[in-house]
Formats: sequence, structure tokens, C-alpha cells
Amino acid sequence: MDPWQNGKVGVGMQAMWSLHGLNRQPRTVPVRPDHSDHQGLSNVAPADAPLRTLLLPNADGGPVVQATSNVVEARIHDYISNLLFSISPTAFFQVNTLAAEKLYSLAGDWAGLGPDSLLFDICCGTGTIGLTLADRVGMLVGIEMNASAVSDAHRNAEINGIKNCRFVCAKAEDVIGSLLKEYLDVPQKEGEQLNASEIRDKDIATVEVNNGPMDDVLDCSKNPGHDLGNGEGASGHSENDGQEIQGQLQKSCTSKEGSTSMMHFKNVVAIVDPPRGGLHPTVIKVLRTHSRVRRLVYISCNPETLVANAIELCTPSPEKFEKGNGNRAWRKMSSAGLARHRTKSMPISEPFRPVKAMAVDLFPHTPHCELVMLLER
Ligand SMILES: C[S@@+](CC[C@H](N)C(=O)[O-])C[C@H]1O[C@@H](n2cnc3c(N)ncnc32)[C@H](O)[C@@H]1O
Repeated sequence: MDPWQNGKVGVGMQAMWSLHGLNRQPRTVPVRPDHSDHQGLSNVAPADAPLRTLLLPNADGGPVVQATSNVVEARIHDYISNLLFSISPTAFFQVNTLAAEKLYSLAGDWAGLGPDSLLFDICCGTGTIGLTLADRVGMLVGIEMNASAVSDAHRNAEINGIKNCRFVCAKAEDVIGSLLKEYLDVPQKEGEQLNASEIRDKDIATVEVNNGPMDDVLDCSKNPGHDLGNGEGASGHSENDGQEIQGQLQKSCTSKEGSTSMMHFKNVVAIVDPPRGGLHPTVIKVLRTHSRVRRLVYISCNPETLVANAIELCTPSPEKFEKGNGNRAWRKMSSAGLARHRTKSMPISEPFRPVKAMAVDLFPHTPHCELVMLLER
């Protein structure tokens, strides 16, 4: 396996930024030699690796200090499933791209995609999962809170000529309900169903390509919070910041060519790939209670939160709805215990059922592993 191809350079970049976060000057790092003769995995660049200076952003995102004339833009490029991805320094990208390719394609197979599918790629990062599956669906909607990653996703869609997609920069818990409503609560008129080729011909994509400042998307980079504790889900954000978010969503997502919400899709699928803390409770509730979402592929790097989220998605509704009683005993519960507790106050809804699961070893020789689980109803 070629260590340069599988994103080690990206890891080096990320680590360097955090190490030198307070002193952001251009730095010199080894880059991939044109004809690497590496065999096997290595974290060490060969001594004779060529050096290139990367342009690092200032902490405030302002102009960079240009120390030398031999400076290149700080972004890396990589291929997954024959698509080229351009990745900015703060965006997430799997380090093992060859294995990630397998992971995404497995998720796509399990998702049962087709031309009449509407795919929600939740926590989409630079658009990797959705874009690699875009030719198998009618429409792709990606949701991601990191503004740079969303900008990359736009760019990646454009680079690869993918048009049946839209990327929304927001916390999933803030927009998932509105997006599902927008796409799915459309009264269907007779003969209005479009097939994928018609959709593509109509060029309905809302690829709001924006390589400059993201002034037409919600700036969600200010409150990162990726790493979640206590099973509390994605950002630890309150359930809803109300109308402001709605207004921003409206602004960020309006199609240039007209509203995609007029399309009707028979098959509505979500692929979720949250950070270690799992999905925010609001996302779980919305996915579970929106009956048109029939299939959900959960990709996880943390089995504990995957199990907890699956409990909430799959436990049959209680006969009697119990409203939360403000009791703080949950503080001592395991994440699975907390999930079981939460199911008691889940609105009555058809549960998913776990169909199959597979571990994909993205991190050989480490205890970490990615897990994929298919839920259906
Ligand atoms: C494990 S990464 C997966 C990224 C992408 N699916 C991929 O495979 O490259 C998780 C992503 O979720 C994003 N994220 C974290 N919390 C989020 C939230 N509350 N809403 C939306 N995205 C979130 C992170 O910024 C990160 O890009």
C-alpha cells in the first residue's frame, strides 16, 4: 500500500497545524515524490523527499504570511473511486483511501440505490460518500457543519462534473427536519415523477460552487465541537436555534435553477457517518419519525455510540409515551443505558431493524475499525 496515496500527507498537515496552531507561518513539509518506491506502511518520509512550502491560513482566516516565493496552496488532492478530491487543511478525509473506497462502495450497495433514490449524506465532510455514489442516485443532499469541508464538497462536485447534488453547511440537527420536509412533504401530482435521466437532463443540481468566501452558506465553522462526549450526539447544540437557522438554511440552500423540492423520489435513504460521539438526538428522532426514510446505512468509528444510536432507532415504540421527567439519573448511565432510557420518550414511530453489519479495517495494526450497519423498515 502506498502511504502517500492513502492520505498520510494530510495527517501530517493536520498534526502540524495543531502543533503550530499559535505560530502559523509557512512551513516546509515533505510531499509525495512522483515515483515513490515505498512498500508497506510508513509514517516517515524518505530522507530525499522533495520539500515544498505550504501556505498556512492565519488563525482568523485572514491573509497568509508569505515568507518565500516558493509557496503552494495548502490543500491536498486524492482519488477515491476514480473521483478527484481536493481537501482543505481542516476538512476530514479518511487516511486510508483504498480501504475507504471499499467502505463507501459497501455502504452504497447496502443502501439499495437507484435512479429514483434521494440520498442524504449526513456528516458528509468533503462530499466523499455521496459524490462517489452520485451516479447511482437521482439526487444527493449532503449536510456538513465544517464550512471548509462544504466548500471542498462544492469544489469536488464541480471538478468531477457531478450535478445532481446539493451541500448544506449546517449542523445536521439544525437542518435535517427542514430538509426532509422540503424534499418529501411535497404533494405528488399525477405524472410528476421524474426518472434520474430526466432529472440530470434538467440540470437541477444545486452545486453552489463557491471557491471564495462562503458568503451564501451558513458559517458553521465557528462552533466545531466534533468530538462528543456522553452519548450526547453531534455538537452538544441545543435542539433548535429556531428561526435564525431556518432563515439561514433558506438562504444557503435555495437552488439556482429552481427548487429541487418539486422532485419526487420513491426511495429515500440516509447514509450517516458521524464523529465518535454519534448522531445528535434530534437527528435520530427526525430520521426515526420520518416514515419515508426506509433505509439507513450507519458508518461509525465508535461501536459504543453506534450501538446506542441503533437502540434508539430500532427499539419498538413504547405502548405508553413517557415524557422526560427531568430526572438526572442518566448522568450515571452507559451510552446504551441512556439510549434505552431515551427510547421511552421517542414519539410513536415505526422502528428500524438492524439487518446486517460489517467491520472494515481502515486502520490496520491498530485497535480501531470502521463499522457499517444497515437498518431498514
Ligand atoms: C467521520 S467524519 C466523516 C466525513 C465524511 N463522511 C468522509 O467520510 O469523509 C464526520 C464529519 O461530521 C462532521 N460533523 C460533526 N458534527 C456534525 C454535525 N453536528 N452536523 C453535521 N456535520 C457534523 C465533521 O465535521 C466531519 O466532517
